[in-house]
Amino acid sequence: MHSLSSSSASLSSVPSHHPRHPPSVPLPTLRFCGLRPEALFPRPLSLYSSCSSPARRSARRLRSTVLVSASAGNGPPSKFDYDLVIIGAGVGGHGAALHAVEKGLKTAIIEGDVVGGTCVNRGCVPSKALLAVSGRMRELQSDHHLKSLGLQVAAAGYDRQGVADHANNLASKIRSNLTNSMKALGVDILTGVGTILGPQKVKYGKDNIITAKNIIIATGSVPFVPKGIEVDGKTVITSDHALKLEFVPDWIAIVGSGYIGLEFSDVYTALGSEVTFVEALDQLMPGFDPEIGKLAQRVLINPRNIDYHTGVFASKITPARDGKPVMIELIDAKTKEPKDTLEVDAALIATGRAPFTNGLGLENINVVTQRGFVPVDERMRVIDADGKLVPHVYCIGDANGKMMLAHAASAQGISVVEQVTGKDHILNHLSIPAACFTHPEISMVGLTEPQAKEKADKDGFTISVAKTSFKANTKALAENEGEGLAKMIYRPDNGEILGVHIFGLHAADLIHEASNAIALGTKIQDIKFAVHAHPTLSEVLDELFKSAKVNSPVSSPVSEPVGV
Ligand SMILES: Cc1cc2nc3c(=O)[nH]c(=O)nc-3n(C[C@H](O)[C@H](O)[C@H](O)COP(=O)(O)OP(=O)(O)OC[C@H]3O[C@@H](n4cnc5c(N)ncnc54)[C@H](O)[C@@H]3O)c2cc1C
Ligand SMILES: NC(=O)c1ccc[n+]([C@@H]2O[C@H](COP(=O)([O-])OP(=O)(O)OC[C@H]3O[C@@H](n4cnc5c(N)ncnc54)[C@H](O)[C@@H]3O)[C@@H](O)[C@H]2O)c1
Repeated sequence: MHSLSSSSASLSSVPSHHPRHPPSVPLPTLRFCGLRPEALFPRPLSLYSSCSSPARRSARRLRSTVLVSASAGNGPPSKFDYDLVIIGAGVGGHGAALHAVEKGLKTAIIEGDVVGGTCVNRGCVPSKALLAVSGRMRELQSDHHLKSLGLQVAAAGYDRQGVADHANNLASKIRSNLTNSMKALGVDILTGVGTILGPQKVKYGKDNIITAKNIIIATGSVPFVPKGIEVDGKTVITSDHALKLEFVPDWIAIVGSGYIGLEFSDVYTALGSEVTFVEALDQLMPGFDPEIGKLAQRVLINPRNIDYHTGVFASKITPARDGKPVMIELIDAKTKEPKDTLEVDAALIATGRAPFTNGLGLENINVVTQRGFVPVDERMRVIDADGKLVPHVYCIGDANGKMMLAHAASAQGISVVEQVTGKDHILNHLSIPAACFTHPEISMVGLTEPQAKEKADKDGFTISVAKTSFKANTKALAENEGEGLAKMIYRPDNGEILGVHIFGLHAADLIHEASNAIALGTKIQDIKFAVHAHPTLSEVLDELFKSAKVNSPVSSPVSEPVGV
């Protein structure tokens, strides 16, 4: 058991990181086309739990038809091995595969490493397991919070290996749910690195060649490490290493204060580390709405064991060796003049992610990446070096760089499947929510206030801003969690929601009422009449909609006198 003041495990015991893509082993194809696959596989959970829904059951029925006709939908038998081949079995590929079988497509997914990709194995899933621990540690450590609820708890402590196991076990569980959900629906999981050989032809593993009517590239991303930074996987690490929680340093520098930096600062400080942020831009959390960023800094940074350097680049980082600590050389981000040198126990490099397209064979379809990303249009259709669309090839998820989020990757995959099955579909990225799972959480959808102002100036309309505080919400106060703000940027002339930003308890769950409203084109003058249960946190959004001043009438009857 580690108490917070106890020393961390010895650094020398930390094993080095495994290569991302081990040489492909010609494993047998995992194929499952039996009649009742659900009898053999446990019901998948959570994000990947749709296997036994009515829609999925009908997909399974459809699948048996497809095996006979070997073609999409009701068309003639296909001359291709598959209607759809997806390269990369991360969440993007998984989302596309499930939707494809539901639409009756004969589908294969090729994976060169482990099913689940970044999100399941090295991203969302294990990081949220660590954040679940940090949230509880924070509560147990907060005397003030506990006293105000009338609670008394002895000193909190943790077992580092136990915490690490929780993250690892969760990743394994979700990985197997994800694999089983695809197998149960009859998606062929092909093992090996996938390479596009030419139009509608893909190789996987050593020399297995298959043809496909359509191909989706879903090869994801890897940590981006700037030049001059030496990652040893022990004292200078990326999120891939940090998620294993092989040690908890006394003092860690986090380079980059975006999503990864911020979430790990929540984890490390809850587990007793001191954190120093190094951020190239002039403010911390530069991607967030500035007002939310300021509040987040007041709550998530200032009162914690965190200091920071902004406007500086980490130009050189040397791992700890020969008894010397990790050395970080800082230069002014604008002048490039040397600024400072930090000596710390460890450094986490959280400076963004780079698309992964190695070995994909893009040259065989005349595609040149842009800053590593696969160029696509608004329908995720791949664009070649001459600016033309490559027929039948799409790219979704982190590899196209449109929005590096798990659910965005999956939504893009679903959108592509809609298109290849004959329904035009363009995904509105401004309706896709995002969340940072700190304590409390930050969530957002649509434009920030400066972005909305810029758009309003360009397009000639005005914007207004509505705000509500968690301090006025009964449920938040009952939980003693009144620190929070919801903010909406909107058009007062027609009630269009342009952006919503929330900082506070369960912000990540609360954002969906706003993101769904944007996706469905619901106007404020209509949604403000929707009824929210009392007392719930969702009343924060209810208040937000009600406080907006819209000069436009209700667009349709909101409640029908049915059954009264
Ligand atoms: C620490 C961390 C926390 C995160 N937390 C969140 C979060 O809370 N919420 C959220 O929405 N997003 C989160 N993300 C981002 C999210 O993980 C990614 O946006 C998402 O995983 C992208 O999915 P993808 O399918 O595009 O790619 P990936 O998940 O990266 O999957 C790509 C797959 O393709 C395989 N592959 C690559 N090349 C080939 C090839 N040639 N042949 C065969 N297979 C290949 C890879 O092995 C991999 O399995 C987080 C990321 C990190 C790093
Ligand atoms: N909860 C979530 O949804 C979640 C969690 C983690 C990661 N992600 C995804 O993963 C991606 C990567 O996350 P991230 O936090 O690494 O990237 P990010 O783009 O969110 O933040 C990177 C930060 O590093 C700074 N930076 C870059 N180079 C630097 C240098 N040399 N010195 C100092 N600062 C530098 C940038 O200014 C920026 O603020 C994100 O795009 C995000 O979408 C999402």
